[in-house]
Amino acid sequence: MPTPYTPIQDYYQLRHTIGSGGFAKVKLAHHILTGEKVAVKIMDKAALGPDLPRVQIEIEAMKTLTHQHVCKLYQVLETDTKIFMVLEYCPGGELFDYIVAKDRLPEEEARVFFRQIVSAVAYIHTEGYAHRDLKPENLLLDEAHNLKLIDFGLCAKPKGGMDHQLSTCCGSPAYAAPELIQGDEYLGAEADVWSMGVLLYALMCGFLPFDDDNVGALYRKIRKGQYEIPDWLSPQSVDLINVMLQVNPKLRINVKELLCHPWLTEGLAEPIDYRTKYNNNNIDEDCITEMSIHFKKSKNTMINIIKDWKYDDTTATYFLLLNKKRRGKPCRILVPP
Ligand SMILES: O=C(Nc1ccc2c(c1)CNCC2)c1ccc(F)cc1
Repeated sequence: MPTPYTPIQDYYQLRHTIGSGGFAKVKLAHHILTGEKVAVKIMDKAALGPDLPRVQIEIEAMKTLTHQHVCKLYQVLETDTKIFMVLEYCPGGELFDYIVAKDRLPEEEARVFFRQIVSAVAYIHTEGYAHRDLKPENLLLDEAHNLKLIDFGLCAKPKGGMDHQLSTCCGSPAYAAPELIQGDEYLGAEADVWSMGVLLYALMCGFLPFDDDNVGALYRKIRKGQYEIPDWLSPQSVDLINVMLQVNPKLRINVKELLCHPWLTEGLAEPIDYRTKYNNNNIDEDCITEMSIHFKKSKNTMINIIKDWKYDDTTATYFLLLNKKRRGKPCRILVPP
């Protein structure tokens, strides 16, 4: 049975499957106009069932979030049966597999990664989002060995802002904060800090601080907040893990303090810079020129079309041309106008 026609093939050459999760399949693809590699996350609406709203939440979040350590969304396509999310290509795979392959990471390497993780989380918090499912499976390595945060399907953008209490219990138990599994109301930002503490522990130890095959026993360990401290951990890293894995969220370090913790700023002159390097308000000149020629529009018209941010092929072409330029490749569309 030939693969049924989908509009995705107008813009991308789909290649092999590079990942398949719960209700999504991820395929490598080439963007026809720019030749750039992308990851296309394909979801079947029927299979999604009650989880369909999670995809809409993820799409809206990823449209808002543009940061060097957050996986970029380029385009969204929908047919009556499927949803396609065109995402930044991350060939290094999951941080989870990287840690497993190396058993555990030396402190210096863990610090480089953790700085990227904290800057991504601090950024999404300033944008009013809590991730709520931070774990090494949701951090991918790009071709330059930098981390990209994915999977905003469980994220929350509390109506009343980041100080507004959340209540839905979600995320992976081993990384979930005590107040979250307790069923108490909790603050997304505080729960994300706990998860990052578990993440940092996993990076440097190669195993989890709280683990048990029995979920009830696991919950008891998390609520107790006691964990082993292997002898290879430095005193500074033990202190940082300790202030992040505080059972009482009010005693836990917050993200602002985290950005200037001595273990993280070791060797740096100032706190971690979490601001985005991108500015979607000033559109790149070279990209406008190339696109106005190809699409046969005036530069001004092209700028206004791009600034609609429709997450159609124009948005994808703009971001992918920008990527090419950033990687020192010519900012060119490969197809004749
Ligand atoms: O690019 C992705 N994954 C990817 C790409 C290439 C390769 C892998 C994963 C792992 N095996 C080596 C090659 C990717 C990107 C975004 C996403 F949400 C999910 C997956």
